[in-house]
Amino acid sequence: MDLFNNEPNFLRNLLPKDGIVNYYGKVVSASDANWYYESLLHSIDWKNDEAIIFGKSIITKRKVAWYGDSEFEYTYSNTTKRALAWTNELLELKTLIEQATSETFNSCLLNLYHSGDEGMAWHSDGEKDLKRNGAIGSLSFGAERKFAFKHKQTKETISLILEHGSLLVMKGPTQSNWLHRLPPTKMVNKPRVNLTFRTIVDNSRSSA
Ligand SMILES: O=C(O)CCC(=O)C(=O)O
Ligand SMILES: [Fe+2]
Repeated sequence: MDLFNNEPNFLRNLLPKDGIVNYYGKVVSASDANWYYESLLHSIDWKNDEAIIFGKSIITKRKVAWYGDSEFEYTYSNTTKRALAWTNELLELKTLIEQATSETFNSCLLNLYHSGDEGMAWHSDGEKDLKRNGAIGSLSFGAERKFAFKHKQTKETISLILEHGSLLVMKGPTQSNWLHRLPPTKMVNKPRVNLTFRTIVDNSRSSA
C-alpha cells in the first residue's frame, strides 16, 4: 500500500491544472457490463428531461432518472427533481465505485442517450445542492462516446473516449474551473447509459 497516495499508481490526472480527473478505464468485465447495460435500460424509470433555458421550457430527447439515499430534492437547469429509492443494480454499482475510488456517494443522476444525435452541452456540476469539491463518479455502459473538458478561462480542451463499463472521476476544484460536455456525433447510432454518482448536501440547513 502506498501511504502517501490512496490512488492506484496507473491513475494520472488528465487535467493540466485547476482540477482532478482520473480515468479508471473498464472497471466492470465485458459480460457484467453487457448485463448492467440491458438491465439499466429496462429497470430504470427513464423520463425525458425538462430544462428551462432563457425562460423557455425545453423537453430533451435524452432521458434521465435520479436515485438516492432518501427523497432528496435537487435543482438544476431551473427544474427541481425528487430522488427515487435505489434499485439493487444501482446499489451494487455504487458499492463497486466506492471501493474503487475510496469515496462515498449518496445519489446518482442517470442519462440515456439513444444515439449519437443526443449529447450534453458544455456545463459544470457545481450546483448548490452538491457537496463542494465533492467527487463525481461517472460510469458508462453501451456505445463509446467522446467526453471533453474546457477550461473556463484559458479555453484549453482535453478529451477522451468513455468505454463500455468504464469509470471516470472528477474531483477537487474541477467543477469551478472546467466545463465538460458529451458532444453529439454522427458516428454513433447505438444507445449509451451513463450514471453519475454524486454527494448531495442539504445546504438549506447549514446556511440558515
Ligand atoms: O454522459 C456523461 O458522460 C456526462 C453526463 C454529465 O455530465 C452530467 O450528467 O452532468
Ligand atoms: Fe456533468
